[in-house]
Amino acid sequence: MKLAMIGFGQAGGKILDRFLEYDSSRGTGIIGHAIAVNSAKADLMGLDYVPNENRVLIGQSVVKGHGAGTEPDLGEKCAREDLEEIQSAIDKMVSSEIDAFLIIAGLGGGTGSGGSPILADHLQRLYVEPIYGLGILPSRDEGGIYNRNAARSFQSFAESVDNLLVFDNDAFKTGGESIGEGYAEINDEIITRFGALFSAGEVEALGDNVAESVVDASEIINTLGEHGITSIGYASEPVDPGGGNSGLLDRLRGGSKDENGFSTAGDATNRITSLVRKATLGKLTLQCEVDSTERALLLVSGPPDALNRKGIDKARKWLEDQTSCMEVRAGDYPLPNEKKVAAIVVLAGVTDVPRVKDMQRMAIEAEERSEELRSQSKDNLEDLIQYGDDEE
Ligand SMILES: Nc1nc2c(ncn2[C@@H]2O[C@H](COP(=O)(O)OP(=O)(O)OP(=O)(O)O)[C@@H](O)[C@H]2O)c(=O)[nH]1
Repeated sequence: MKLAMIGFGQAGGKILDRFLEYDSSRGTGIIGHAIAVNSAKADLMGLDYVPNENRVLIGQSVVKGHGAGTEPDLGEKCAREDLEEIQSAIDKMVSSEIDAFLIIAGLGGGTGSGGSPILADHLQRLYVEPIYGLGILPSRDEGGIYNRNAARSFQSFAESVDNLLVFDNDAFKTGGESIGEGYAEINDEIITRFGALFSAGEVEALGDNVAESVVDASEIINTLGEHGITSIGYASEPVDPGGGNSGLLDRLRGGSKDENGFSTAGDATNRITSLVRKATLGKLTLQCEVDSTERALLLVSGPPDALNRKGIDKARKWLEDQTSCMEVRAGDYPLPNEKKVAAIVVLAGVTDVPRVKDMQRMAIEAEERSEELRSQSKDNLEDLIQYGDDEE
């Protein structure tokens, strides 16, 4: 699937940069056009892969290149003021090559959080291609203001895009290291999941290795639909076509190798079904009740001998049961030199998402608390500056 990607704000820009690195190192061809938009000049300068001419500084007259300071209203203002600048950068793309737009943003800050829904609305008016969002939720311990920003942006972003794909930093946070290192690891997780999904739809990269049942861009677009929230599950397992993988686990699975050391069909089927279970029941990009899914897509990638239709059919039936939805698409994506088999499960249109309710509760508490503090500090300030009336 070929995307016009727009990284909005600091997190959006960094993740876009990582997508570009992934795309060029693997030759997947998923990025048709890439633009970074920010109100902070330093963040734009820190990017490595986004071409200089596609870095758009917005809101200079509002925030003078210093960023929106975690204030989404300012992010929104910057975006409105410079929509034409952003559009000029988008105009450089060959729009006939693009299947969809993807706007990437951290929802807890100011620029991406406030600006992304404005840009999505604008693109909806101009283009027939679907406009998707990739929204990054802050972790719980970032505190009230980030969760309040995210709760507001989550609503307006979800309303303005065709589908909001969500990644929750909270579910993937790593302990111990510096924030920068932690984000680098989290960003790898993001790229692994979403990169694998979008590359699957980019069938030209397959060359002669035609998949048994191809998942193309239109399958992804139909799964994502025209409104809703999406969570993604992922699981992978290393395979060694050279024959070094015939350990205990393989034997227990009842699998075996042929004379060339390749997995036999039974082995491949079991591996696929167990990976799909792990992907669905393990850590999702947004933890949700799987049976609240409206549409699902299942994709299995790996070396051709490790993929088979029986495994995918079995896994698809299992996923239909779990999600209780009839619209479950499935396909494979052969990668001849790949050393792992991976299952990606797309749960689109999910509605039972406790993490979102939790974020909204934190947001309401933060708003009430800041209202209380505002009125308290107003009274306290009056007490402090009042002069000469004390004895009256
Ligand atoms: N996954 C991930 N999340 C990040 C990263 N950097 C920041 N975030 C998240 O994004 C939120 C803040 O968004 P930023 O993108 O830094 O903010 P911004 O849009 O640039 O807005 P301002 O800085 O207020 O102008 C934080 O609360 C984090 O949750 C990153 O590299 N990866």
